[in-house]
Amino acid sequence: MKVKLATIEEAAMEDNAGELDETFRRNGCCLIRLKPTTSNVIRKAMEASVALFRQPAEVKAAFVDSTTRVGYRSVGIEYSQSLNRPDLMESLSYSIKHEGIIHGLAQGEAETEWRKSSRAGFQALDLIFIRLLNTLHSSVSPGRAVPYKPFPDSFSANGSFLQTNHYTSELMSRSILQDCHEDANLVTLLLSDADGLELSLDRSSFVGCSPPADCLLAFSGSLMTKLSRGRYPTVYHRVVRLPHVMERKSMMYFANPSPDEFLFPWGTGGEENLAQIAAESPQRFGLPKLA
Ligand SMILES: O=C(O)CCC(=O)C(=O)O
Ligand SMILES: [Fe+2]
Repeated sequence: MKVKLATIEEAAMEDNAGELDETFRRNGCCLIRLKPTTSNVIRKAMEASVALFRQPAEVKAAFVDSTTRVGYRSVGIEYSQSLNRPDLMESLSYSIKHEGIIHGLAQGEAETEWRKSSRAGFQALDLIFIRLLNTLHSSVSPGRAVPYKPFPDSFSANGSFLQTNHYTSELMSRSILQDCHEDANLVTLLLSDADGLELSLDRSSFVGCSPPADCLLAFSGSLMTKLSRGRYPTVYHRVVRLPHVMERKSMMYFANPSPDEFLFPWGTGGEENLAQIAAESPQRFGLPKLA
């Protein structure tokens, strides 16, 4: 089964604040249709990652920083629930915060192109994220000053990551390639070139959701649920193998606040009783429905 999500135009996010708020309250996510110029910048970043994935294993092995996890990562245990169930994909991660390390890792043409294109993609996605965040914030606190600024002053820039995942037929040895999980960050902006992503919007079943070629999927991570005091539910998701998909690429912008800045919950009303909210609407926190 596939899910039909609201599509908001990148060019008109602010004009559609009400619809954006409503779809995020209901599903914690929406599709954003990109302007062709933005789409080109982002696709270029993805292509540069693909060029690097196609490099020989020894080139990729030299492009690893195991402390920060920027650069290349082979099959791993990012979200899997046990050491015996690694996520079945390779990935490349870029962050502005770790640019110095990435420069240190760069070896040849493919790495240099990847670094350049990733920076441009990172900035384009950061701008969309900040506009999305400010627009959602305007629904919670109408009339309040716009709190978040885009890169380079962005509060998000230090902690955010741009990651490309690559699933190939040799690696896809299980039917579930990435186990069901929540993203711990504020918002994830995701695009992909093949089916496989599934969302669990009701926390009991999964629906396929692949953003169309000119769109990205924007969804709440668990930090967003906290920031919005439970208004926007966390989106649980997984990646599955499908018989017609031999290779799949996806790119995610994991938007994080800067680790050294305070993040204040939106709106007013004093302290929330989180235990009570969780008991009344557990799915908002990704908890199973209570009997
Ligand atoms: O590859 C995808 O489409 C999703 C990957 C994902 O959920 C993640 O890396 O957090
Ligand atoms: Fe994820």
